[in-house]
Amino acid sequence: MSDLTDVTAPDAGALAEVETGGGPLAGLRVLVPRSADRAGPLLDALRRAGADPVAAPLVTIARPIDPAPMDDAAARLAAGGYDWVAVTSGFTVDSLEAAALRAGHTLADLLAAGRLANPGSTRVAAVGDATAAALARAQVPADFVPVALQSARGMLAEWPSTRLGATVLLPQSDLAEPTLSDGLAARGWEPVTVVSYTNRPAPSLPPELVADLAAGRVGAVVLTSGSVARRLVQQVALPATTLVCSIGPRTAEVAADLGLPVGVVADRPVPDAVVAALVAAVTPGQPTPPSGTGPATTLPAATLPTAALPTALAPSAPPPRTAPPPAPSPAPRSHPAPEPDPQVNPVIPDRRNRPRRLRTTAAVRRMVSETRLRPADLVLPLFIKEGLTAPHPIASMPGVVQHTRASLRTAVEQAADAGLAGVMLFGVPLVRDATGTGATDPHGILNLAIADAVAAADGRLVVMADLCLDEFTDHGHCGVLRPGPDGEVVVDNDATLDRYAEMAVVQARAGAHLVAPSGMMDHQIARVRDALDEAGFTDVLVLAYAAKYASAFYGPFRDAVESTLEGDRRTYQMDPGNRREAAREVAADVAEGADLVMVKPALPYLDVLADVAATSPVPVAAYQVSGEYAMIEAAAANGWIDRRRAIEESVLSIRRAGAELILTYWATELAGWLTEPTGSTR
Ligand SMILES: NCc1[nH]cc(CCC(=O)O)c1CC(=O)O
Repeated sequence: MSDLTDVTAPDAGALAEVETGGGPLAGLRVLVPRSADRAGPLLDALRRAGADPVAAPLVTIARPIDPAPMDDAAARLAAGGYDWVAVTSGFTVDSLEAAALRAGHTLADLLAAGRLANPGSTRVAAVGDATAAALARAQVPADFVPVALQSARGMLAEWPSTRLGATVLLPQSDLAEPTLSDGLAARGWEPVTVVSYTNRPAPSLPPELVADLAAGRVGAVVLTSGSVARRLVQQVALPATTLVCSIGPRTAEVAADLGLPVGVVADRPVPDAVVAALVAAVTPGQPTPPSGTGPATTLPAATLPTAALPTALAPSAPPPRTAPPPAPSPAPRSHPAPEPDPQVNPVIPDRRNRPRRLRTTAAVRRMVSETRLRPADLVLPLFIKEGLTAPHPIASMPGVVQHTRASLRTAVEQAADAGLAGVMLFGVPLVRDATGTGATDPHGILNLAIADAVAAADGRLVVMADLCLDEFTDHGHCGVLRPGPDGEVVVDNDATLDRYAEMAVVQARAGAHLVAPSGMMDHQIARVRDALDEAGFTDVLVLAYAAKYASAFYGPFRDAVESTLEGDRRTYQMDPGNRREAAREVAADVAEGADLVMVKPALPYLDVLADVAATSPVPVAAYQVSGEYAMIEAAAANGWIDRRRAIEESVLSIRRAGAELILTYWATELAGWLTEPTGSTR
């Protein structure tokens, strides 16, 4: 699959520049398994290095026997029917272009039509730089190209974040291995494979070439795919002295399985990397380059065919290569050279490529940091308890208190001074009943606190109110109850919606800028939106707790609100194992008019958060909940972790996963660190 198909563009002009004679590969005869018209750039690169390449095709590439599947794929592409198209070779670019032309378009127009029909769809992935270049020649920019390893495996390793159920068109060779398609499917994508070209054994190699290969008169052989390796071993038994160069690790594995030991693997499937690999392998005395600095992987010394060099020379090759000097005795090693692990990417990257350069100083790190946090990304949750005369500490949340009305105003002012986006208010009433009457009492504690907070904020931040009944009901559930068929207790979805609708209007009348339904009732967003609109509060925002899981991490919060809940909330909050379901909840809430959606808890659900962030059309919030807070505080109090660094890293990670807004009990303190002149958080 990682195939020099990637270098097929014939580039006739370059031939003129070619020197022969000198160069690091002087005199080395190299079999290039391609017809001369398909191998142009590799032949040129080899000649420039002094080699004497011999082009002979081992497989021929042909159109698919049945063009209909490609035509169907093209039609669906034009309709925006694929989220991605993954292009794994230059041949596939040709095949896509041909299918587009059969439909009367260029490939670029076809893809543009797809994106227009379905915004966000029809993104293009290329397996490597050369395929991306082939796409670019067709006026198609690649949206994604793997960096580390340019092969099916590398593509999979770096494939953009998972989106459940999203489709990927995979036009590929009839012999393509299922690596990419299986790997994408395992990650929740829907790959659609279509044969874009076929690989057929080429006619036998000319007898003279077979004789030269068998006698070791061809010093090196380039393998561009597993099928090339297979066809080669069918026709000739290479002597152990012939240097076999693979364009990628997967082809090397196939060759090894065929009994063809590969001496060197190019770090990229492009001509320059093949030449660099050959140079590294034939340069006398050059030991296996230390990890991270070599241009290519040279395999263990025993298989390095440096001894083969004299026979590698064509007898007439000018100028004759002198025998290599004896290799310097290797430095004593304390450990034997490690065996290459076939499971591990054996590529040693180019020595010019040093990622650590971007980490050398704090100033450089700051310059290139990908994730930045601002106070305006943070929301502070606050608890207000009815009848308190002094703030009351919450044992399981050290540093967090239940506020009095006065201390709440101060906390809101501090939050505004710190530049926070907002505060989220939770009320703790003195009296609770079956339907949570306190929630809809204009003089209930939460509604009084909303008015206080709005006054204290003075327009400098968004005052948000938790819209849920659990703090107000005597049973502690988020809704009202009815008996079920077997006498069990059921949280009544639709009766609860009536309560939420009323509560939303009361909160809006108290001045809330935003209400946040957190009860996970079906249709709660639609109902709340309609109630607000009917009461004239069309500008009050709705933040939907869209993907809220039935989590053990809410434990300390239940202390904070003195929850009376017995049992659990598993009939309305989500099952922690469910990821796909989050997409459904988010889609429903967005359709019902949510202005923002939330994932909760945060750190244990970063995968869900990343999914939602990748697809949500509205801003995404995440709630770093009480248990997440308590864990870090407890570990820090024991001296087990660095409190500030753990706080910064945890919130930064939530931001990195895609949250635009983060609810965290550390919001004010963290905002202070963020605005320190030399703050350690980037
Ligand atoms: N009103 C429900 C609500 N809103 C926020 C939290 C938890 C927040 C936290 O744990 O920090 C809860 C508790 C629950 O669903 O059981």
